[in-house]
Amino acid sequence: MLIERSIPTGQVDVDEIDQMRDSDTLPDEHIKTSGLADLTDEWLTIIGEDPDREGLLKTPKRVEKAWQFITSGYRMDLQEVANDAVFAAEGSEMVIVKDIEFYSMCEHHMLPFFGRAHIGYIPNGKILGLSKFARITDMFARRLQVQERVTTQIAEAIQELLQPLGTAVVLEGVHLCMAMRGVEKQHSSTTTLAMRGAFKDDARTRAEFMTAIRQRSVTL
Ligand SMILES: Nc1nc2c(ncn2[C@@H]2O[C@H](COP(=O)(O)OP(=O)(O)OP(=O)(O)O)[C@@H](O)[C@H]2O)c(=O)[nH]1
Ligand SMILES: [Zn+2]
Repeated sequence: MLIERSIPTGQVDVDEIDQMRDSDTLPDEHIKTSGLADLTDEWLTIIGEDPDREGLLKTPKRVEKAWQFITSGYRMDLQEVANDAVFAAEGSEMVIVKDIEFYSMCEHHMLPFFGRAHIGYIPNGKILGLSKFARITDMFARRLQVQERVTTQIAEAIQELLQPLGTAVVLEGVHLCMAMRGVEKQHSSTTTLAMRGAFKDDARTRAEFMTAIRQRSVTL
């Protein structure tokens, strides 16, 4: 199979993304290049490196592969990601999926920010397959982003898929552009929230969610 390397046009399905995760194992003939490798070659020269030295010979290709994956969210579609895993269900008790790790790239410096996402919703006749909360998080994180936008995009996506009584999304992130450069604050973290429906209107519902996400997770 040919993995398209152009960034970020076209659409990609979930299985293709899973394959991209392992794309370092794909032989180069399966890679249709996007020009990012050539740009990386130039970049290496600009920063004072020698792109022809042994350790850097394969770097442009590696960078291209890495960025294909890091920005794969642009080419994903919400309905495809959900893959019809929306099920009819009785009841309207809160569901929370927490500690979903995410990795994204800040749009200002193109440096990583990463952390954990916590998602809650109150069903209104429909529930969503649990893994899809992680897939939706990845879909919006794997782009150039600000943390606030990832947070609201996840909330809007869940609202759109399920029309629940409410959706709550909290992201806790560490930004390398604040840690390894700039203000150089290695211990600060950023929390962003998006509250919809009952989580926005009812302080007790919101408090229940906020308390639950602070409790220790079950670990295997
Ligand atoms: N709101 C928000 N800001 C972000 C995010 N990621 C990075 N930033 C900020 O984007 C801002 C860009 O500020 P500028 O002054 O244009 O850029 P800069 O001179 O590199 O800023 P410093 O990081 O302060 O050195 C910085 O304050 C970053 O901390 C994010 O996800 N959300
Ligand atoms: Zn930044």
